[in-house]
Amino acid sequence: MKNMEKIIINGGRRLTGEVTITGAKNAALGILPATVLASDKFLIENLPDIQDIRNYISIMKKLGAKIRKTSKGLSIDTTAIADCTSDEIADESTKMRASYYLLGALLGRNGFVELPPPGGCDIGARPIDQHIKGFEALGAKVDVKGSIKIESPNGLNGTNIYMDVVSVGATINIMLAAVKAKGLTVIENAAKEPHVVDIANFLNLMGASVKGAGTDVIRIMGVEELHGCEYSVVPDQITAGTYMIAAAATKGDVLIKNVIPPHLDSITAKLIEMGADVSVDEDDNIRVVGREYIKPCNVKTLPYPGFPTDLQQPMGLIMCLANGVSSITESIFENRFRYVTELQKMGANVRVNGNTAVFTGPSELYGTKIQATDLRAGAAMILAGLVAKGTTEITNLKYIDRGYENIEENFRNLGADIKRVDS
Ligand SMILES: CC(=O)N[C@H]1[C@@H](OP(=O)(O)OP(=O)(O)OC[C@H]2O[C@@H](n3ccc(=O)[nH]c3=O)[C@H](O)[C@@H]2O)O[C@H](CO)[C@@H](O)[C@@H]1O
Ligand SMILES: C=C(OP(=O)(O)O)C(=O)O
Repeated sequence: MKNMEKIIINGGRRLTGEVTITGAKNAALGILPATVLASDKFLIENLPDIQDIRNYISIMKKLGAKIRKTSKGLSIDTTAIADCTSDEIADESTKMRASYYLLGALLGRNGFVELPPPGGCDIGARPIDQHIKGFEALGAKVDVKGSIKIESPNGLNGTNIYMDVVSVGATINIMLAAVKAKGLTVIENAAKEPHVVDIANFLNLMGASVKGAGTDVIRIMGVEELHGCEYSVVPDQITAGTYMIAAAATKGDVLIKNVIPPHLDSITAKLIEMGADVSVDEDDNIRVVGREYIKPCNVKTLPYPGFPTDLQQPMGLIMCLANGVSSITESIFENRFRYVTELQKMGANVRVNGNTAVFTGPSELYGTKIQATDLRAGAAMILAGLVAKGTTEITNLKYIDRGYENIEENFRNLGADIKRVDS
């Protein structure tokens, strides 16, 4: 993507038709580093074609992995993984959060790792103290001075780790480090997101013994060797939820394919509360039919199975259109309301007070120049452009491109007037 690209939307069209969801970004970003735990060959299917994955592939190549696209998926050979300096991969690592999974994975493989601090969207302080606490509990020595350096020359030893906060990243990172540790590791107060389960399933297919993923206690019995496998990444519930909200917000009728409906229960419940029809067909596709009259509702973001923080921004957009007062309480990240300023430029009546945003609707939104302030804010801006009167111009597309494959094409296929131009 070039820096000066922008998305232009002429709003006001009902979305109708079908969209097929790709593999989950946040699962794929754990699966790629997990492959370094073996010296073997893998075939990973259903990877999303997004910037974060392209970045990860670039890091893995610098580490020595042989990677090639095939008609079935991505073929990865980790036989020749070597060390590389933190500087060599700094550019890619600092552009995304999930580079931190190489801490657990390379520690598990080599007993040593040094990486730059992770990047990712600027949505809060995002400390990694729980990751470090986990590595130290397993017996590693951690040194954070600029880069993050972790050593365990005598291997890692399984233990009990109680997480002080429910953290997706720390849960996955500790799983990655613990699969080859000696003995049993128990993670208590673990995150239960579908991508945690997907990565555990992947590790088990590699020969690991991970039990309880999807509950808040995960038990990992260390094994000596792991091996390659073929795997298909779970569908992305955040992308699916984004299209569900888009269908309801444009009062459209959209069939969303390649989803796991129970992963979408929290968003389905809220859209039904707002008056949309949401149904699941015999092939497990979800159909969302939006209604003219949108009812207000209240949402609090929570760890899974609660309402995901990654969908609160698209949810904020539909709340602008609801007839009455709606609210969102963001309980995971302290800086996830920056998109509100952009919605206000379009005419939205929104007030933010601490970690709660109050939307008084219905607001008529008007197209104007807005920017993506982070990844999910970017998705909300596209949805805002789809419902606004007139023309919306969105800049800062690098965020959107981190996580959504073919987003303009998908919306165009659903009837939207949307294009990307190089200004
Ligand atoms: C690459 C990836 O998968 N990113 C997702 C991951 O981010 P990420 O892994 O950063 O999110 P976490 O689940 O770790 O964060 C949850 C909360 O715990 C706090 N915390 C986390 C770790 C730690 O060591 N100490 C600590 O205090 C965070 O500041 C936050 O308040 O989960 C988030 C919550 O579902 C999602 O929004 C992100 O899309
Ligand atoms: C916040 C997100 O990503 P990251 O953790 O990679 O910044 C996200 O996917 O919404």
